[in-house]
Amino acid sequence: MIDRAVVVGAGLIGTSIALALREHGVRVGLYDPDPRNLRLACDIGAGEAVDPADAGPPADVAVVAAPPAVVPRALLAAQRAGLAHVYTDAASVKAGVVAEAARIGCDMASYVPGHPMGGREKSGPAAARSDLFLGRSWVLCPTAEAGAKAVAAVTELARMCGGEPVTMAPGAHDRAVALVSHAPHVASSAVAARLAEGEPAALRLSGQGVRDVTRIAGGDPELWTEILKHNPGPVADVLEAMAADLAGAAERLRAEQRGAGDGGIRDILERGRAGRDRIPGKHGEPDRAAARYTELAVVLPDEPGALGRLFAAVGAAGVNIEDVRMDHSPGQPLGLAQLSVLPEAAGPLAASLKEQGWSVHG
Ligand SMILES: NC(=O)C1=CN([C@@H]2O[C@H](COP(=O)(O)OP(=O)(O)OC[C@H]3O[C@@H](n4cnc5c(N)ncnc54)[C@H](O)[C@@H]3O)[C@@H](O)[C@H]2O)C=CC1
Ligand SMILES: O=C(O)C(=O)Cc1ccc(O)cc1
Repeated sequence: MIDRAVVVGAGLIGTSIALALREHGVRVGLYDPDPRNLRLACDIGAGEAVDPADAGPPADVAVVAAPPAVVPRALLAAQRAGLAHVYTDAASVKAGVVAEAARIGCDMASYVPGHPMGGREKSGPAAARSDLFLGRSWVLCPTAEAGAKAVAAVTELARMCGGEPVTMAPGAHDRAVALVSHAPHVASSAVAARLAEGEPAALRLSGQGVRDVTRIAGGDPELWTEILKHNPGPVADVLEAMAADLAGAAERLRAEQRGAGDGGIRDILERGRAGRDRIPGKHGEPDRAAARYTELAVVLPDEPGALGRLFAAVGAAGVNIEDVRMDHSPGQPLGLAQLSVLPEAAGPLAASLKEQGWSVHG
């Protein structure tokens, strides 16, 4: 049973873990060397600030949710301060972090390396959410020295956050995330980097497709430089294969341009669709985080105060907005506000908004 936890690093991931644990009544202590992040995380209810030098009796588990390069030292400091009986981390790369932790003398019996596969392109506690890990894999990479009780506690922590624990060796983890996370991040950046040179007239045509493909390129370049530096070989392997596909596609299009094409460009499109179909969850299983709520799409005129009027109309209907997302093309006269509400509130809210003159869908 986890009653008390300490989170070291109150950024996006640490604060999200803390918020998820708080929902289970866990008492959470927070530490971050950045006082603004620490204060914000405390203010949004993620836990109470602790001083590692004077933290009292050990908590059940401590999570080091700091950037990969500082994880081994932060872990060692946390262990020396006796913050907890069991330790884990959240770094996106595992082999180098685990090797460095062992090299500098961390206690590997109480440390179970971890990586929650939920995240977003924003940093810091302001972007944290308690449902960030709901339905996501949560990789555990216990070393041979890890104690059974430590593995059980970290497994429980992952489950309490809504994650699905998966055990892997560090090297296998790093190769897997190169394919599904790290190389896709670089590819997204490469697409987005083209946009940096695009004409404003072209960028105005941006729709949801280019937003989907470039969303993760919005991630923090400092954090991602560290992640990629810790996983260079496996990421380069995937990028080289991607580069070969892109070069092949460009060659085929040049042939079309010369009038000598054979429609071979279809090959990458077919293989791309087949690859995408292999992503679990693309066959109709609902996204568990999204499935908590029902979404209503409301047409919104692109004019000052429109969103404020919509929120006031939802307030007048007595409904709480759980989440909101804007689907909108710049320069277009209308956008769509996607309101997430509790399923039982969706019907009455749709009726009330329609009565108040809003165009509601879904
Ligand atoms: N961003 C994402 O979507 C995901 C990130 N991760 C991993 O989680 C970890 C944290 O990433 P984010 O929360 O996104 O970054 P973030 O930038 O939002 O938060 C990192 C926090 O660590 C703090 N920090 C820096 N040095 C520290 C130290 N020596 N001791 C304690 N805290 C320190 C920073 O002040 C900051 O508050 C990273 O290792 C990252 O690889 C894992 C899954 C998803
Ligand atoms: O933004 C998203 O959708 C992500 O999946 C983010 C992410 C970033 C880094 C990780 O190590 C794991 C997940």
